[in-house]
Amino acid sequence: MSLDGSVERRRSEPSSMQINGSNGNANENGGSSMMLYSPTSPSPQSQSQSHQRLRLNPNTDHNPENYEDLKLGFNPCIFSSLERYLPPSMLTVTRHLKVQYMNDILARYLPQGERIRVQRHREYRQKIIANYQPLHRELYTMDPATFFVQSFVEAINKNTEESLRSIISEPSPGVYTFEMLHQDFCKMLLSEVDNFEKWVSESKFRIMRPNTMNKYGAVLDDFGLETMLDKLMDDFVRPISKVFFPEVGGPTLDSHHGFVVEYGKDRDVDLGSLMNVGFHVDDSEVTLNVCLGKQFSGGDLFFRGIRCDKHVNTESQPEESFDYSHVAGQAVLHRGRHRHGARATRSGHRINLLLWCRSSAFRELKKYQKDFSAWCGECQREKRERQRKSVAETKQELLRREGDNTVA
Ligand SMILES: O=C(O)CCC(=O)C(=O)O
Ligand SMILES: [Fe+2]
Repeated sequence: MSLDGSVERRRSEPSSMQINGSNGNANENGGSSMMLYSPTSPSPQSQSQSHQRLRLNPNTDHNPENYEDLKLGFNPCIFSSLERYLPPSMLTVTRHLKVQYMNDILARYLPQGERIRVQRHREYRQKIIANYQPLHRELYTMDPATFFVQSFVEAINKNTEESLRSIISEPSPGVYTFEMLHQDFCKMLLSEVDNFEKWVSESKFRIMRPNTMNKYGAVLDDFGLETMLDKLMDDFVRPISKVFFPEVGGPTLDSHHGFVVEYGKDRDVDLGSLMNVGFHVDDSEVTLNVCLGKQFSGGDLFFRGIRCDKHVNTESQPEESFDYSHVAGQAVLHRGRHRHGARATRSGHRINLLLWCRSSAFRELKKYQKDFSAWCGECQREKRERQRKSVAETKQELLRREGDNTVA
């Protein structure tokens, strides 16, 4: 696989992750008790699925509950809307039971294979969370004052384009960098990841790695950090993406895949040493990549232009080449479709936090679009070429007519 822009492969997560990212999160169904349906021994709820009915017309007098605070397999708004269709006996039960009832109905709309994957992943996460003892509990709840450097918190709190621009640089088009994580937070997260890895090796628990390109690294969402990372996306990444990536769903980011990647001796050396696919696009609309440390040399990120699916393998233009050297605590924010890769970490040990942020609204709209010149470098180049040709043709036509008139 060459790293010069001639060949790229789409970087994807194991299939079980994809559901979790796009269809919501698999480990919550509202409240602390989990609904775990085993395909071989259905739960009472799933056995009764066929009896679950909805009203034909909504009960417009009913005031539905708010489900926004729950992590559900479907958008919370769907639950609020669906509640009006519940049979009268279900309107007075607890919110948790309503969620179970509606979840069962909604799950029927997922293809069977997907349903099983969601369920297995839910069980997988539940097993980890039930057995893994976190080292730093304070990491699991978002605390901006201790997680971030002050300049970052201030800019986000002001929440104006001006305040964001004052802390963010754009060293190359579409690549944004800024000081973000506090050194103490980086250290704490590194030791939490170490602790998790230690537990994995001691307990011999087989974990899923973050994606197809890394043998090392861990999915943070899988061992309890999902709620914190959701907040990170909602309150910090989305406000920035709204300003800098409006055309790729920046304002509507609604799910994430959060993980760490590790490189160095006894680890992967570079991205793709496992599958030889170092140059890639992410399965995200917007990617946040923050270096957590430790001491290392090498490991630069290289960028080669933004591309839509159709143009992902086209050549890059010289002005699209950009190299970035990681600095601990510093964030890089880019479109998932910005082709990139990481060079070998030559010495030491590098660990980065990655948050792949996705927008279901953007993905839905994309299905109906053909022209991505709002963000794809090659679509833009083709459009410019079409415009250039059309201007040249018009000029020729005008000249021809002028010539005709002169003769006459
Ligand atoms: O190693 C890095 O900094 C880049 C990682 C990356 O691109 C990814 O995980 O998607
Ligand atoms: Fe990536």
